[in-house]
Amino acid sequence: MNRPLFDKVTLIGVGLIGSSLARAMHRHGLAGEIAGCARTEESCAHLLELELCDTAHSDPAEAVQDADLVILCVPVSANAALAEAMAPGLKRGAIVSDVGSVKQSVIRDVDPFLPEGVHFIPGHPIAGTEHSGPEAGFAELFENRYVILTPPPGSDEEALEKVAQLWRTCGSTVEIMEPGHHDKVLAITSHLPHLIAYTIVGTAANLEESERREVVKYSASGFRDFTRIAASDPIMWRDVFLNNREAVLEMLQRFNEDITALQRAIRWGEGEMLESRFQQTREIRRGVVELGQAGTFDPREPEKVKKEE
Ligand SMILES: NC(=O)c1ccc[n+]([C@@H]2O[C@H](COP(=O)([O-])OP(=O)(O)OC[C@H]3O[C@@H](n4cnc5c(N)ncnc54)[C@H](O)[C@@H]3O)[C@@H](O)[C@H]2O)c1
Ligand SMILES: O=C(O)C(=O)C[C@]1(C(=O)O)C=C[C@@H](O)C=C1
Repeated sequence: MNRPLFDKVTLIGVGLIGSSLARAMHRHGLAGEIAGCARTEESCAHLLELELCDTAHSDPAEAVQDADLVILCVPVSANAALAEAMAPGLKRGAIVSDVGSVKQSVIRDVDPFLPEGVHFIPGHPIAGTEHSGPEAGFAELFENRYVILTPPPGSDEEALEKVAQLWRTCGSTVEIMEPGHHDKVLAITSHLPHLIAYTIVGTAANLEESERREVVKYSASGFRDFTRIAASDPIMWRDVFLNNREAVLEMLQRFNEDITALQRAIRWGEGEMLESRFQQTREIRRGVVELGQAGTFDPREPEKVKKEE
């Protein structure tokens, strides 16, 4: 049997993404040993019960002892305090990475605490669900998905390649991106859609009682897709918006201008304008589905991509 890519990997935070990584690393034999870090003794015991980790620790510095790779898998506002707490336990040559949905803030928050000789390779798997916690993860989550790595200039090539190799073995396609660019792209493709979903479901919830009952009753249509997204973890998403403020506000400004244009077209009965906009977006959807293999395939709904093609 081949030697694992890493002798010891520590996951700081073992929720949806951390537990999916633990399951994928087990499946592909990527780590000789997996340590988990959770906030309470009770959560540590739960991780061991679920057989996600070999050891579980509530002290971050203890959790990272002897680790070759440490991956922060917590809501992004928690990164700074955890980086500070784990720093004394990191060994020279260790690689620190993360899975956070925002990349500039993690560099701002984590890098200053890392000791000399520790390599930092931030990352973001573009894969997730509306569920959270260690039970919600599954080994196939990263298959046929992109993972964006945002290594700082001058990063250690070997460390970068090892992190990329980890994700490729989990079934992902790895892309390298500048962190500011990542945050802008994700602001429009992920963060704004979540904000819109939270808003529309909230607006529906504020309707008169009788209308609200009908929203629930007839939500087998488009609205249902919004409710899935709007069920996403409140803490994770609070942190995304607080940490990618500028890019989200910029995209929101553009969105507001575009929705105002559509509002005008509806008011003035400008059918051609509406039709041409909807035609354009339909073509974009078809392009997304064609690009499919790394992005729209959902292992839980294997038929979906085929049906849409
Ligand atoms: N959910 C998604 O769709 C998705 C996709 C890609 C990336 N991400 C990113 O992954 C990260 C984790 O998200 P998730 O979906 O796994 O969330 P999650 O809520 O399922 O898991 C986060 C885990 O971190 C733990 N945690 C929080 N603070 C901690 C602390 N101080 N010490 C130790 N553990 C702590 C929580 O108890 C929880 O178990 C976030 O940064 C998020 O932006 C999420
Ligand atoms: O499919 C979902 O539930 C997701 O929202 C996943 C999703 C996304 O927006 O695509 C959410 C946040 C991430 O940082 C990456 C992926």
